[in-house]
Amino acid sequence: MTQEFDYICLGAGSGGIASANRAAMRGAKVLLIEAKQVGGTCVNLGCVPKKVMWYGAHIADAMNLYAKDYGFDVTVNKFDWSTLVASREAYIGRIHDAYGRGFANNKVTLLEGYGRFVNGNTIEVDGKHYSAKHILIATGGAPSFPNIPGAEHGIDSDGFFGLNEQPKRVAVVGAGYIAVELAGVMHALGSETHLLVRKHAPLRNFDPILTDALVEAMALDGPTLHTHSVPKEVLKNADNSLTLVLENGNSVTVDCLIWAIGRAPSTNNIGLEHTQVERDEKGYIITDAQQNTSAEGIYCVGDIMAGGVELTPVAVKAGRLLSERLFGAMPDAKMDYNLIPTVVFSHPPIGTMGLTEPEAVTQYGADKVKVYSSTFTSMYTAVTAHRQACKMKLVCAGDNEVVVGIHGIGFGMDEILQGFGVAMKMGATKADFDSVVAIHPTGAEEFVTMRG
Ligand SMILES: Cc1cc2nc3c(=O)[nH]c(=O)nc-3n(C[C@H](O)[C@H](O)[C@H](O)COP(=O)(O)OP(=O)(O)OC[C@H]3O[C@@H](n4cnc5c(N)ncnc54)[C@H](O)[C@@H]3O)c2cc1C
Ligand SMILES: NC(=O)c1ccc[n+]([C@@H]2O[C@H](COP(=O)([O-])OP(=O)(O)OC[C@H]3O[C@@H](n4cnc5c(N)ncnc54)[C@H](O)[C@@H]3O)[C@@H](O)[C@H]2O)c1
Repeated sequence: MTQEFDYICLGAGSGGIASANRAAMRGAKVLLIEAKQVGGTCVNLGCVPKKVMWYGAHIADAMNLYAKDYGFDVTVNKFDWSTLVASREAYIGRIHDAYGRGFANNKVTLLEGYGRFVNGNTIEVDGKHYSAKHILIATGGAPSFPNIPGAEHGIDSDGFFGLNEQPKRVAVVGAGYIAVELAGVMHALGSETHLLVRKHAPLRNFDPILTDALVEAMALDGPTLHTHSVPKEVLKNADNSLTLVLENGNSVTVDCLIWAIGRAPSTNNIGLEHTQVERDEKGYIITDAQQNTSAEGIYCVGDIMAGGVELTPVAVKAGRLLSERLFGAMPDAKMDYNLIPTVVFSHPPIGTMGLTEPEAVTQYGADKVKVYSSTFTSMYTAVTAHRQACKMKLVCAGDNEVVVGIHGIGFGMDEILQGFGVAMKMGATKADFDSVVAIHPTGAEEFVTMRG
């Protein structure tokens, strides 16, 4: 017996949930299949628990670094990691409940189990078959482990969210979003934290103003940054501590080692060999501009998409637009992967969108690129002994100075970027930015008052 649906979404993460709900709102009979936890990476092991930990770190910074000069005589008797984890998980539980209510309202059928293709329009879960004319693959990714002796003694970002106790000493290996965010959180919450990167800096592909400012902030405040540090092996010691030995002969001994060296797409074990779906050499699924895979009636969104952008709102938007195209009144709907704003929840936070200065110079030529920048001390910290820099940059191109890149690091950048993103998507020029009256006193006002 095969159960028939109009649309099956494999994976109930950011992309799958968004697409399933939108298709059902447009009248489709939808089956959503999830192997682990509804909400996927973002809700359970990514954005949401990470941001809660970041807010926890924010409170720690407020008390430890800033409260005194604002006149508060704060004595912190203890920080209870397990209370923070319990609050975080209770919040995630409430998000799960809200998803359940949404599925019920929209009449999406949720099936718990691991799905595999048995042919181009049928998925098998626990021996039962489910068919649809349209199937979305949104199975997301999983953290990678390095192939060195002793690597198994470390944990990954999933393991980080499973920690019931705060490690006293922690090493985070990696130079991307996850490494920077987790190291910053652990450091602010009081663990002795080491961040190890293979080259000269973390986030080295970001605009240099951001990379340099982050390195400066780490030199001033921590965590301890180890550059040119390539892991060689991990030794487990008699007291259960771990020694990470590096290729350069150095080593660091910690209680917890976190690998944050990238992620791989979960596309190996889902029966793609029974379909015509093509993948690239790393396992990412190849799609056209409308999320069609090479197999008719099979689509893909989110972290498993070749050439995609691994962010929740990208998966959500692509999933919704796909459903509008398949089941709504938007036959030409497609996701625009250009100019996607993004924030790194570092200390201080980074906001960035568009071209870096080097990218703009390569694309337009140095004589066509004009850069505006600003450095100041955030007002929140300026009245304290612990001053923290804000750095911002606008990268403009062409004679009319279209803003092609916007970059900032500093207090509030995480909330500042979104609105400027609208302006950039509309093709705003430097003159358009300047035409707006500044909001004072804020950090954001710098973006509309920069002089060459
Ligand atoms: C630590 C961390 C922090 C992050 N922080 C942010 C952030 O702040 N902002 C941001 O925008 N993005 C962030 N991301 C990225 C974001 O989480 C992902 O881009 C997003 O979750 C991708 O959505 P997706 O739908 O492609 O996959 P996922 O959300 O990973 O969902 C895939 C789902 O498919 C399920 N699945 C897999 N195989 C099967 C199968 N065979 N059968 C049934 N179900 C299956 C999985 O269990 C999972 O639930 C973060 C990621 C991590 C790891
Ligand atoms: N704030 C956010 O929006 C946010 C937060 C977390 C993750 N994300 C998304 O998730 C994606 C994955 O993040 P990520 O940090 O896992 O990946 P990443 O690709 O951003 O970074 C991985 C880093 O690990 C380094 N690396 C690779 N192999 C290594 C090795 N063997 N030893 C040491 N270092 C090694 C790489 O040089 C790279 O800098 C990001 O690209 C981002 O799109 C977003």
